[in-house]
Amino acid sequence: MAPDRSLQDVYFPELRCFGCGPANADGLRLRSFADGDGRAVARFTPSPHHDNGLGHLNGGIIATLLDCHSAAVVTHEAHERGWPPLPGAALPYVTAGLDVSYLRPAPLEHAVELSASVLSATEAEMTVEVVLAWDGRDRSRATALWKRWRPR
Ligand SMILES: CC(C)(COP(=O)(O)OP(=O)(O)OC[C@H]1O[C@@H](n2cnc3c(N)ncnc32)[C@H](O)[C@@H]1OP(=O)(O)O)[C@@H](O)C(=O)NCCC(=O)NCCSC(=O)Cc1ccccc1
Repeated sequence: MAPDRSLQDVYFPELRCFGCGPANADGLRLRSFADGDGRAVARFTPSPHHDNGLGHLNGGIIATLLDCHSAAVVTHEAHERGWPPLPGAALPYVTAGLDVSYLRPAPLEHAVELSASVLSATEAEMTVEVVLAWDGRDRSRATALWKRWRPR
């Protein structure tokens, strides 16, 4: 995989997801990369309008970043294991749960770093640990539950 191609560009270039869809010009357009060691990593530069009203990054934006970065690692894991999207689906899995802890304020003026890894995986569901950090400290952390998406 070419290093300049994000996991989003590889697996769902036409997706219009607000957080990570390459095709949503008004979205956050998160770009995640496989680090070759089973993790996905990303850097995200906040915009001033992502303010939470206290001069820090809004909690909903943080949750979206954690959700969407975990999507990247889940989609990559699914591809590696031979669990592609089912016929008619753009994605192989969908978020079924997201348990977020806001540990410290996250900055608005600096890029933040995301890291995610799959804790457990069956074809039915996966569990992911995902962290948002800045300046060497975890700012937010989440456990995400992903379930197989079956179009109906
Ligand atoms: C305040 C608390 C929740 C609890 O902390 P405590 O029980 O008091 O524990 P403790 O004192 O141990 O501090 C823990 C760590 O936190 C740091 N710190 C604390 N205060 C400050 C400060 N003022 N400035 C800078 N840092 C501060 C503190 O230095 C320490 O870090 P350290 O170990 O030294 O490196 C803290 O965990 C936190 O800020 N989390 C992030 C919350 C967050 O970003 N939420 C989402 C956005 S809100 C939203 O979007 C929703 C909304 C919008 C509009 C309207 C309404 C809602």
